[in-house]
Amino acid sequence: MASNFGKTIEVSTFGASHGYAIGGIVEGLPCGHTIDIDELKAFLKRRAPGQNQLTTQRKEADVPEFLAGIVDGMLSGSPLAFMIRNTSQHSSDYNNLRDIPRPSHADFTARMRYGDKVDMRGGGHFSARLTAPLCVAGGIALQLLREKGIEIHGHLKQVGIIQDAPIDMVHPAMKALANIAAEPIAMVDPEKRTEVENLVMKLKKDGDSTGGIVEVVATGLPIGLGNPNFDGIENRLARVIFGVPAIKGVSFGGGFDMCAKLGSEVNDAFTMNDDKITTTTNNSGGIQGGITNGLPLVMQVGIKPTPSIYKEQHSVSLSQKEDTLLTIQGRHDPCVALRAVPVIEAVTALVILDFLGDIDHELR
Ligand SMILES: Cc1cc2nc3c(=O)[nH]c(=O)nc-3n(C[C@H](O)[C@H](O)[C@H](O)COP(=O)(O)O)c2cc1C
Ligand SMILES: C=C(O[C@@H]1CC(C(=O)O)=C[C@@H](OP(=O)(O)O)[C@H]1O)C(=O)O
Repeated sequence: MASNFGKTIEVSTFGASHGYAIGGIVEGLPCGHTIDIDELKAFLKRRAPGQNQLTTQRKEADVPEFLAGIVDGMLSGSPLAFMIRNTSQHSSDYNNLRDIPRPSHADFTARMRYGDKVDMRGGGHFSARLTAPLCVAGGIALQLLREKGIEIHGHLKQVGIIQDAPIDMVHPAMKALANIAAEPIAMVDPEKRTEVENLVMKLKKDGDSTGGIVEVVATGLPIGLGNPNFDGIENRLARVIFGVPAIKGVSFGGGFDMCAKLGSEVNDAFTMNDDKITTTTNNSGGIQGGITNGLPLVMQVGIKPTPSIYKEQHSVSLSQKEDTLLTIQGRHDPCVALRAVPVIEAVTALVILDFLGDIDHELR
């Protein structure tokens, strides 16, 4: 189960949801940068399970223990290694799933791929628990990028059919996005936050789940970052984003909405702004030909409804080879999109930092 990505910033994650610990190794980080550990902890708290009634009730502190690569809060240049202990596993909740796979989780495919001995308690290595190490690495990347004038913020564009206020893709209100980061429902429109809260509480009561769309914006990117064809900004972002569980789609700028429109409606016209070349619209999401054009990078990530729902579902017994009904236990998110916002920010930061390493010798 290889779990790594990155060329100049190489990230790997390890562990399982109900194992002793999860963690990660990050190679290629620059030497001598001080990391604000309190800020990193606050970032991790945005993703951590059990923070409020709207998420899984499994409570984990998610405080990383740094084993190497950081001395007195400063990156030492050697590989960064860290772990997060698991403290609240209820593994017996998963006993019946050894024989009866949950619809739309990885129970069935993991067994077909790795056999009966695979550890799928809590989703094992496939679990979203593995997004905690991604947030440790990405939280550090976000701080390093900010030193270079690059800001990355996300929001919940949609939960179920409830949509947040649209963002301006040319001049995004980054402060407004930063201000909602600590909200349990990261929407700019407070009325929509209330609607989502009511929806999620109802789903929780009904034992059901829903999906959503996370939208992330990155500003301050230099023009000319990326590559054509198979190694562009979209390519590397998509590869890593699809490593986050429950992601079913990635789009950029005008995305799929653009596909039914005319070129004359959606082409981003060039214009001079003082001595800078810019565009009047940003349907390209800041990327053309796999390369940044200096406009904000805007990306939407489609997230499916949580597969583990408490309603009775149809499945099969793997041992008996017959249809059966399944009722699950465990502590699950009624809508995983709520906790996915910092994860997508983290992954975006890691991929951008990786690209900066192509042109920035300090990062090599
Ligand atoms: C932040 C986050 C939290 C998640 N929480 C749960 C959960 O509580 N229960 C669950 O069944 N799936 C949860 N998932 C999704 C599953 O891990 C995922 O659907 C499963 O591993 C199968 O992978 P796939 O959906 O990418 O095919 C979560 C995903 C994310 C990103
Ligand atoms: C523990 C986390 O989320 C877990 C992600 C998850 C899944 O299937 O992805 C299933 C649940 O696991 P368990 O039933 O073992 O509690 C969530 O709680 C976390 O995000 O840290």
